[in-house]
Amino acid sequence: MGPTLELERLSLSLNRVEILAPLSATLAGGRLHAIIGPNGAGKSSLMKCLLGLRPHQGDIHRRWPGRPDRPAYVPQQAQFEPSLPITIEEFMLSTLSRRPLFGWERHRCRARIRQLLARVGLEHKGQLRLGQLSGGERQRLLFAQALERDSSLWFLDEPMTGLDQEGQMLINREIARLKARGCTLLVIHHDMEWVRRYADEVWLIDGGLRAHGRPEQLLPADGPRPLEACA
Ligand SMILES: Nc1ncnc2c1ncn2[C@@H]1O[C@H](COP(=O)(O)OP(=O)(O)OP(=O)(O)O)[C@@H](O)[C@H]1O
Repeated sequence: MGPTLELERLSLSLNRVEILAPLSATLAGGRLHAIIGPNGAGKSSLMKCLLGLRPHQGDIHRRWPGRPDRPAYVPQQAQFEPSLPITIEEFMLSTLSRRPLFGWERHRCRARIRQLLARVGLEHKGQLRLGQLSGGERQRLLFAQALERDSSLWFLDEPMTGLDQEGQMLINREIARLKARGCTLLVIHHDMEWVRRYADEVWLIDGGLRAHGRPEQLLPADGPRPLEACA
């Protein structure tokens, strides 16, 4: 089961500009929380605060039911230096181990990497260089890299960006598996149909937490758009 995160008056200012007004909320263990809101609303910034990548104010209390593990994070955009002369397999190997691997250890890791790549439909791309991947393939690779962590806490920033139908289906299948395993998930998404279908809880962010609740409360199929509803 994934951890519970309690945010207590969490806020963020960058260059004296308030990006997020103080917000208090709970990211419940084992549930999928969707973050919605307009462009520039502060959704990615909030996620980065929770990951410790932004210098926020306020507190985050983490309660792990078991041993804490490192969160898995799929950022919004894959940024790879196109001229990097490493293959997809070598890239994945470097995420699996910080030291060079030899012999049976290398063989075992390669087998694991092939499995991970197959789960995102990249099984035939292992020998390509990073810079040769398309946008959607880069997105799939980021997901495979996150899967390697086997974490119980997941942060996904628009994970479907640039994915074709098959890619979306594969990633949705993985997200459903993570949910079934009891992971805690925070997913930024702009597709309200997806949010209605997969989210347990929705947070509407726009310079702070504007509303939160179950998808059927916040996003009724024929109701007003979420921002209008809480205006
Ligand atoms: N260093 C900075 N100084 C001032 N403002 C910044 C800085 N970095 C980001 N911002 C602003 O913070 C706001 C929130 O950005 P963020 O990336 O969190 O938005 P978002 O809700 O994820 O948007 P999108 O849906 O477009 O991805 C934006 O208006 C952005 O311009």
